[in-house]
Amino acid sequence: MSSNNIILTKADKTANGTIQLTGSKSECNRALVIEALSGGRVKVKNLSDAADTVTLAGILKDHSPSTIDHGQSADHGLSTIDHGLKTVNIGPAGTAMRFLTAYFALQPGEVILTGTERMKQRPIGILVDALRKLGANITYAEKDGYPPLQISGGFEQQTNQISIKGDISSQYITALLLIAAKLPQGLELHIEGELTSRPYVEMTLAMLKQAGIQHSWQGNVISIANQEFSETSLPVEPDWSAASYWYAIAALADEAELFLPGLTSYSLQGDSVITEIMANFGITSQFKDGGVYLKKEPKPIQRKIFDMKECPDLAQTVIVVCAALGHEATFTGLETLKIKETNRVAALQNELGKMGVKLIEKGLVYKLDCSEKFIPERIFINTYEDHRMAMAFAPLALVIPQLEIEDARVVEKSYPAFWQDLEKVGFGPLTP
Ligand SMILES: O=C(O)C1=C[C@@H](OP(=O)(O)O)[C@@H](O)[C@H](O)C1
Ligand SMILES: C=C(OP(=O)(O)O)C(=O)O
Repeated sequence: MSSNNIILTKADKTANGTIQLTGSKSECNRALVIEALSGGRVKVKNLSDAADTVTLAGILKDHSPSTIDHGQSADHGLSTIDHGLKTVNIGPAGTAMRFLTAYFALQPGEVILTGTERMKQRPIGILVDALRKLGANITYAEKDGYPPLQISGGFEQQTNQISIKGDISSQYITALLLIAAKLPQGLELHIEGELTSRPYVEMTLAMLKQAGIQHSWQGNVISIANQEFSETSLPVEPDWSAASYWYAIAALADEAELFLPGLTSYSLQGDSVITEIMANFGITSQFKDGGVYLKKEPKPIQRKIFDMKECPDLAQTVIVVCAALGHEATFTGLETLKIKETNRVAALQNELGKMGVKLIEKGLVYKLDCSEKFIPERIFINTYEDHRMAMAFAPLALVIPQLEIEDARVVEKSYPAFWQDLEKVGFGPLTP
């Protein structure tokens, strides 16, 4: 047993309290890139302490045309010089990898952009091809189609017409949209095929609009002309993906009353759909006093099909809740899970297997089979360097007497205070 693991127990099956969540990492990471591109005209408000955001803020501070200081700790320490070339390491942050690829393509100077071993397995060829078509100078430092990338920034724009596949990751599209207004000819982006994670593209466009950048979106074409950012601030909402773990806790508790300040019924984050999903599990969401009150009002679960295509980061949360409740639902829209922090489908299958639950893949449809489900006295959950594996399985402490979770620090990627927040509502002991 490693000292980085955490043992979770919950003496009673209640969850009551107020939890102040950190800012949305998706909103922050967009806001930071917008701020840097705007030359400081746009200012971010309420920066998240998610490690992915802290890393990105540090890198942009070092590589921004203007001086931006968020007072973040300088321990990002992620830029090193190797053979006269600057290497920028973004760790496990997918959005930072994709957004910075476009950002560095635009900025003068040469960098190697890299990340964790897992990041080197997460595809980026679709974005690199699109940027190369625009005129960018990007080469693969190791394997074609994957980080690390060698980027020679600053280019003469060859075209404003780009076609891009929409079904692998919306982050490629966001990366291009973020730099579009700075391109001399602007950008006309043709999205080919289905668009996955659509709310994240909507979030990008909404935030650009707040920063003064207009767009049009007709059919599958998004256009942004060359234009200036306005002088304004971008406030960041608390993170709805983080809120999902509190909904899961409420769903597995016998009694729950939780208040999450700062979350409102109108959100740029698609993951706010967790309120609708969890209504099926008897969790009511009442928006008042500048936040949301969750309350458990038990009722039979009716919904049998969940499509996660627009909210992939909620998939683990919802699947674990269904498994714990023995609710044999069907899931679609899980395709992109295989290229995230880990292969999340395989990780779920392994860990749910420890309580006899199967997640059966049948083409694009996944069926949860709880026919052999059992509740062990004790369970050890592997987390595969994936923050969402740790946080999605943590609520199981309400049904399994001793839950040990591998590598507690993994949550820092998006929600560093997760374990302390659990302690506030009576989970314990939090050390092995
Ligand atoms: O743009 C974003 O902020 C994100 C988009 C989604 O990725 P995909 O578009 O790759 O599904 C999501 O899973 C990720 O956590 C954050
Ligand atoms: C997929 C995620 O992040 P990213 O792609 O930014 O690494 C996530 O936070 O679940």
